Amino acid sequence: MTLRFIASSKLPTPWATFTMHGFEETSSGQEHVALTLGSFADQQPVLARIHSECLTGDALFSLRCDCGFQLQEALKRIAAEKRGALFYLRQEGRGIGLLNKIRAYHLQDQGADTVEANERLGFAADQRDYSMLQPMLEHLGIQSVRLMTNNPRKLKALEGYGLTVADRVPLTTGRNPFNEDYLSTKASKLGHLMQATDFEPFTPHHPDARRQP
Ligand SMILES: Nc1nc2c(ncn2[C@@H]2O[C@H](COP(=O)(O)OP(=O)(O)OP(=O)(O)O)[C@@H](O)[C@H]2O)c(=O)[nH]1
Ligand SMILES: [Zn+2]
Repeated sequence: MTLRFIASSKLPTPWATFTMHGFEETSSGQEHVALTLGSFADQQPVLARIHSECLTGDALFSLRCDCGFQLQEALKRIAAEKRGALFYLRQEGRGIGLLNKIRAYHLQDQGADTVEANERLGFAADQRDYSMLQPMLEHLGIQSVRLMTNNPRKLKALEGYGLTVADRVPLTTGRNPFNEDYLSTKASKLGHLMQATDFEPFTPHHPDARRQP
């Protein structure tokens, strides 16, 4: 995939001031962002997160998934190391888009799991394409990563582009009464490398939290 670097700026967050790099896919105009901290000149493996857009979890505080929790945790860990990179990829809903994700949530409200819902809508369980990462990593001078993920597909994708995944760092945060089934389905049907016992218990401030299955 060809991607154009557009501009960089500072991005202060509660944990650190990152540098934000904006990119545009030349064929589709799709926009992606990377947040970086520190220097990568020494070529040592970079603590990295590949985060797929989830408007509901990342911006609207949804408890249906673990995305918002993972996003915060990844930025906190990068800040603690004073070095790292977060790639915020605009592949909402595992690549089906926001409105189709809402359609999929509607089916899940009626009992389908996250994979069945995608399939009933005529989509694959996971439609994501990670090829924009190759030019983004090259632009930033990153060749080797310690990747914060539970998703083996991300490891395979990076290795397929000739990058080194020096380590996988589990990211098990945000399990709550509303996303238990979703996380179980990710482990059983999508191959995510995690178990319920890996997660810290967490009860959100929600009046129905204790009544959820
Ligand atoms: N189609 C669909 N997409 C979802 C659903 N829940 C979350 N997503 C999207 O899934 C993506 C996040 O994927 P996850 O499978 O949670 O996690 P991951 O990024 O593959 O793996 P980790 O690196 O371990 O977090 C985001 O793009 C979300 O918008 C859902 O029920 N249906
Ligand atoms: Zn999400």
